[in-house]
Amino acid sequence: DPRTYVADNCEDRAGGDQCRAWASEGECEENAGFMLTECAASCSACTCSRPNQTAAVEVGGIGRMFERIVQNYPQFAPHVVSRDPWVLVLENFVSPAEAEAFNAECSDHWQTTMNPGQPEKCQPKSLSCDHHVDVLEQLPVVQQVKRRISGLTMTPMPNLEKMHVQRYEVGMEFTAHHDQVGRIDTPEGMRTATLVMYTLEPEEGGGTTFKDINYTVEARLGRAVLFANLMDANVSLPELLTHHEGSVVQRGTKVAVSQWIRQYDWRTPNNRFCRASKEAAAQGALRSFDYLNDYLEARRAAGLPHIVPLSLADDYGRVTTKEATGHVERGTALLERAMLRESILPLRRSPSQQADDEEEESTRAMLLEALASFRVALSAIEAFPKVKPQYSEGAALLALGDHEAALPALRRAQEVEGGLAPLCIAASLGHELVVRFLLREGADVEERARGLTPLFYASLYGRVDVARRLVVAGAQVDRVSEGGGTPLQAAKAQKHWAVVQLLRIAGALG
Ligand SMILES: O=C(O)CCC(=O)C(=O)O
Ligand SMILES: [Fe+2]
Repeated sequence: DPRTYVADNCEDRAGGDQCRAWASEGECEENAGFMLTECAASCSACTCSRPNQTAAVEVGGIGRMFERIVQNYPQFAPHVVSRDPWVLVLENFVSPAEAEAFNAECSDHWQTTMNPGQPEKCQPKSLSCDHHVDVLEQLPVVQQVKRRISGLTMTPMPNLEKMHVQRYEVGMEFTAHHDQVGRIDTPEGMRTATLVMYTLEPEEGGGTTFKDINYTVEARLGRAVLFANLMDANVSLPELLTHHEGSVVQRGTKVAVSQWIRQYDWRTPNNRFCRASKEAAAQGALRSFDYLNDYLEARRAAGLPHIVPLSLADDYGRVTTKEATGHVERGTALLERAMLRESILPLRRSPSQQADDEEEESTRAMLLEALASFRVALSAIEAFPKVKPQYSEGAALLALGDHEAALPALRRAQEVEGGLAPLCIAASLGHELVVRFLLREGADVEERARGLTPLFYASLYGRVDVARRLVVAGAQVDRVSEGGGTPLQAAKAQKHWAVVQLLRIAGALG
């Protein structure tokens, strides 16, 4: 039952008897901060229920909500940027006095934040007022703006999350992401829409860019942009075409206030430190990528034009690779190029112009394959925490199957001190085709990377086809790697039995 969510390992950390006693004395309410984490079970904080059973929007409700705003709010001069997906700009949504109230209230409370998935060393960041958010929420002026949003979207007040205020100085940005962090199986459900208001206008740059619809909302004082986070045709899926980014501020300072809106009451479970919701959000971490298949299916089922959410690749690249340096952009660019090469990009066509089903099907299959390979490449890159950007480029090319381009890229990488031999990278990643290609190009079958042979890598990662290829090419099965033992030992340790068998047949001892 999605209305009740039970947390795993939820217990009375402070001890059952003690917790029950405190709970019976009303401490769960009196001393919630301590009790709801230390005596979660006795305070019934392990089971979170949905206090309000009515979803803010049903199927078709997203479109109806936006159309109603366009009709009923001429005072905000609504400008429809896009209907698929829904993106709507509203002028003078916050008054200059309200805007100033946000800025002034946060003025002593700015804290550095990092972009999603980006480590300290990566510069791009903004300043947020998050740790001051509870005080902010209580301000009459903030309540007033929230009520306006509640009325505008016809969403109950408790469904509105706490407001998120962010300041961007020159050079700062909010990199590509999707706002859908919710899950359908939590009490608060998914995020239906986001409203971003600009309370301080930069002199240049800093707009909110929606790449998939090729549109930037300039950050004008008082202006707001409202966009859908759920698919109108299937409100249990995110609207993947609203990936967006807060573009780099070129001159001046920008302050943006985000209001994320939920399907159900967010405030109650959140005030109760609803552990289950947090848990689901933490492990759930369903990324936009995880919905791609279902999203494309749902578009097809709803008779919508076949459009691929390309900026999802930026998002995915950033949140998964721990070292968000140039290689992510490079990987994304490569992915896009590969898609272009396969004619996957020019998809924004009217239904009548659309290719026939068969062609569309194969286009889609190719895209998914390209994206899947990209994903494989990224996880492979992640598997080498110390891998340098140069290798990532090569790895991405390998994964994309661009063997011709991969070779020079990998050779370049190898020139860098401590470079990994291309054959070792390909062997680790299990790219049998690339291994064949490299061997044909004269790669040394024993060339080591970090003291380990290509066959050792293939064995370690259980790449049986690659291992077979290397053995056929003359790799010595019993070569001892520096500090790593033999390929057979590696395969055994990792329980890659098919590789173990292959190596034994090839004469490996042990
Ligand atoms: O600052 C912006 O333009 C966008 C902010 C945003 O995307 C967010 O807060 O989720
Ligand atoms: Fe956002």
